[in-house]
Parts: sequence; C-alpha cells; structure tokens
Amino acid sequence: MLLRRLQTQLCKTQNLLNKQQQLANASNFYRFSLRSIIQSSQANFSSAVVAQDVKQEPRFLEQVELFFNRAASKTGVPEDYLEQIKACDTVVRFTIPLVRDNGTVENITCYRAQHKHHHLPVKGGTRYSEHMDLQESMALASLMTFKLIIAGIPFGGAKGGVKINPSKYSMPELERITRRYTMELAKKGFIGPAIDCLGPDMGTNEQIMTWIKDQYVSMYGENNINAEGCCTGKFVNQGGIQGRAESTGLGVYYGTQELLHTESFLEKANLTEGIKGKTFTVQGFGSVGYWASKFFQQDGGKITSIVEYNSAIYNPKGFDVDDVKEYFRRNGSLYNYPKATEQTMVDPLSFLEKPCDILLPAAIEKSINMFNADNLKCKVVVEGANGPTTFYGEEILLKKGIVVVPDMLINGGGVTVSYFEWLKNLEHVAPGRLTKKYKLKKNIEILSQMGYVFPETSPHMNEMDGANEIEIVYSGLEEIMTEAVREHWKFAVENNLNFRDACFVKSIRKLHKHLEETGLLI
Ligand SMILES: NC(=O)C1=CN([C@@H]2O[C@H](COP(=O)(O)OP(=O)(O)OC[C@H]3O[C@@H](n4cnc5c(N)ncnc54)[C@H](O)[C@@H]3O)[C@@H](O)[C@H]2O)C=CC1
Ligand SMILES: O=C(O)CCC(=O)C(=O)O
Repeated sequence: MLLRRLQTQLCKTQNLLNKQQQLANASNFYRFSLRSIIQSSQANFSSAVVAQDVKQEPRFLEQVELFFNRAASKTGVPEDYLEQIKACDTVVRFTIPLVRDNGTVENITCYRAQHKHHHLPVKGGTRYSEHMDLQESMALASLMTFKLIIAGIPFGGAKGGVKINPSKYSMPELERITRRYTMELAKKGFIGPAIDCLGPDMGTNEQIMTWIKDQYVSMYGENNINAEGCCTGKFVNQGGIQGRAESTGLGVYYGTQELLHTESFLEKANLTEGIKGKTFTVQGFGSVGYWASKFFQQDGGKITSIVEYNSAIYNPKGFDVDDVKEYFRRNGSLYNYPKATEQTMVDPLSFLEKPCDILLPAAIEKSINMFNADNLKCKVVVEGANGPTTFYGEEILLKKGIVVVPDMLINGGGVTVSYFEWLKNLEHVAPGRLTKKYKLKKNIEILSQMGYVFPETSPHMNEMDGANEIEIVYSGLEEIMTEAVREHWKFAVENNLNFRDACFVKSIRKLHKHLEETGLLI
C-alpha cells in the first residue's frame, strides 16, 4: 500500500519536473531583454492615447477610495478607525539628476508611498512609467496593504517608482537612474529588509531589482547581513528565488482554477466546471498576462483574444501563447500575426469586447470603465492588473451579472513568492536544502523496514528525496492562493456581498482588530 502510494507520488513528481523543464525553457525565452522593457514602456506611452475617454473617470486614487468607502460602510468598524485605515501613512517624492549619455542633465521625479506600517517591512512594487505620480503610488500602496492581509503575509503595503518611459533611456542610463533612486530611498529611510522591501512591477524586471540590491548591499551590506532582503524579484543567482518570474500569472491560474471548481461560483457566473475548453481574452501580454495565459493554455483553456497597447488579435480557436509571444517580441506588435482571424491596430481596446468566458485585464488601470463595461461579453473578469476596473465600470458589470474577481485577491501570487524570496534572504539558505537528503534517507529506511530494498541504480532514486526550491515555491503559492480564494468567496456568499466588497470588508476588519489590539492611540 505504502509502496503504491510512493510510486504514485513518484509519477506526480516526474510530471511536475517535466512541466518545470517546459517552464524553464519558457522562462529562458522570457528572460530580461532591453526590448521587453522598451515594449512595455512604449505601451505606457500610447495607453494615454488609447483611453482618452477614461480621463473623465475619477483618478486612480479616488477609484480606490470609492471602492474602500463602499465596503467600509459594511464593516461595522468605527469611522475614526476607517479614516486611519484608509490614510496613506508616509509618502516621499523627490527628484534625481541624470547625466545622459550625451552629457546633458535631466531631472527625474521619483516616488515611494508606504500605506500602512502596522507590520514592517512594508512591501510593494517599483513601477517605471511616465504616468507615475504620487496619487498612483498611493493608490497602488493601499491595494498592497489589503492584498497582503488577504494572502496572510505580515507586511504593510507600499508602492513606488520612477516617472520615466524606459524605452527612451539606454541601459547605462537605466542603471544610473536605478542606483540613484536606491541611494535616495536609503537616505530617506524608504528601503531596507526591515523597513521597506521593494518588488518588481510594470516596466521593471530582474535586472532593475538586481541593481537595486547591488546598490543597497554595497552601501549597507557590511553592517547588515540581511541587506539582500531590501528587494525581491532579483535574478536567482543574485539572491532571487526560482518561480518569482511566473508567480503572479501562476497565482492567477491557481486562484481561477479553484473558483472554476467551486459550485456556487459556477452557478453565479453561469459557467461549467474546469478551465478546459474555457475561452479567455487577455489584455497585456507582459509578465502577468503572458504567464497566466500560458498556464491556462496548459490546462486546456483557449486564449482567443490578445490585446496589446498597439494591436489586438482574435481567433475563436485559440492561440499558441508562446508562438504569439515570440511574434510580439520580434515585431513589437501583434499586427499581421498569421494565425489571427481578426486584428486591429486602430482600436485594440475594442477587442476586450470579443465574446469569451473569462476576461483577464493584465495591463494598466481603468481598462474596464463606464464607457466600455456595458459592451463586454464575458462571464467573469479576473483582475490580473492592479485597478483595471473602475468603480462605475464595476457597477455596470455587476448589474449585467458579470462576476469580478478583484486584483487584491487574484494577483497576490507575485508578492507571495516575493515573501518567500525575502524569507530565503533572511535565512541565507534555499528552501528545502537542509532537509532534502534527510527525506531521501527516511524514505529508503521506511521502505526497507517494510522489506523493500530500493535499488541504488533505480532511475527514481533522485525522486525519493525532499522537495527542492521550485517545488516548495509552487506548492506554497498554490496553498496560499487557493486558501485565500476559498475563504473570501465563501465570505462573499455567506454575507451576500460582491467579491470585491467581501475582500475589502474582511481585510479592513482584520486590520481594525490588529490596530485595536496594538493600541491605536499610543
Ligand atoms: N509583475 C508583478 O509581479 C505584478 C504585476 N501586477 C500588475 O499587473 C499589471 C501588469 O504588470 P506586468 O505584467 O508586471 O507588467 P509588464 O510591464 O511586464 O507588462 C505589461 C504589458 O501590458 C502591455 N500594455 C501596456 N499598456 C497597455 C494597454 N493600454 N493596452 C494593452 N496592453 C498594454 C505592455 O505592452 C506589456 O506587454 C500591472 O497593473 C501591475 O501592477 C500585479 C501584481 C504583481
Ligand atoms: O513582489 C512585490 O513586492 C511586488 C508585487 C506588486 O507590486 C503587486 O502585487 O502589485
């Protein structure tokens, strides 16, 4: 019996390893390149053109406040506490000089917002975008606080960035900007493994995060053995962790998969069980959008529409995600992709309105708004991006019976694996390393006690040992995402709340309890 279970386990492990190899190949393919930064930043530039109407909607920070207020009124938490919870604790805005490659000097504006200090460090992404400003940093920092509470991670929320379009800067210029940004944050007490741990976001990647780490460690490493934990999302060789690159998309997949096996959710969304055969529209084919699409496709989902800032494609039979990614990487556009049955360069946003089961906005804020919400033909919106649906847009979706799975719940996979990376940095050892061989010896011992001698030459020998880093990261992420989704969907159903309100209400109450216990007025 035990032997059979072990054999089944070995089979499962082999499958996982095969998938890992595929992922490693994909990860290699998606590795850092200047071009990927350039594409995403060109997108930031033209998104302003695409979404003119949206400017008539409240700004992002006001959107977050509208959502917060709607939910806060259902929490039973006293008003003075609600004001305290809503407010952003600390912000910093500063300019840094950049000597450009041609010798001219430019002033660059930088931000960091720390929303709540109830746990330290605070944590959140670093965005390089020419639309970055203080209200955007504050809005994103606030979402981080609730995201972290939902995932059960003991950090406060933060977010920051640099107001640049990275495509307009050379690699040496980007390095100088990043190092100076880090130095200024450090001087102002806005970075450090126990203070504020920066992560990646739009327009940043492993290279940027590694420069941040390197700058911080060179300044403080001598006196702080944990200095590497000042940021996450670094190259694996530079104190990063395996699985961070795909983690947000993988978390979106785990969470959606859980919902598509939950009877009450399927009933509400009018969907059948499982990802297999479901159709997806994906907006934003960067880190989050690409990886989520890849996992959905691996599980039998069909990616029927892909929407980028400069182009969009549609095929009711579904696309091969890696093939499209390679095309986009080479051409900087989806236009003329040979397997598309419909395409546009003129109005990519209109492809969000293509029929599908699940719409995954994984690009910018306010993509779904009061101007297009009524035209959507999906059954569920899964918010891979932060703030992709506006308050008034969501009101329309809810009236249409479209279920919105909120950002703060479903895109928490990235920060979850960032948390694992931070723990690895503090422990100074990779997850699973100390127990790997112990597990192997124990397994062989148990088998031999049962009279079975495991041959040393067995091809399964190296599958008998303990879990390695990537296995631990994946299983930890799956556990946190599925548990959070289960808990918050159940709460929504039991309290007759929409999904976003449920997430806000539960996390506001938790934060209120925490503040009450620690003593707000001291
Ligand atoms: N990277 C992470 O770990 C996490 C990211 N997020 C959020 O996910 C969203 C996307 O982030 P990443 O994938 O990391 O960024 P990214 O920079 O890797 O990719 C963004 C993609 O969106 C495209 N894009 C930009 N503007 C667009 C528009 N108007 N229409 C269509 N496509 C457009 C870009 O060309 C690019 O392909 C952001 O809202 C970010 O805050 C949320 C949680 C974690
Ligand atoms: O990993 C991190 O710290 C960044 C995550 C993030 O910015 C987000 O979840 O929006």
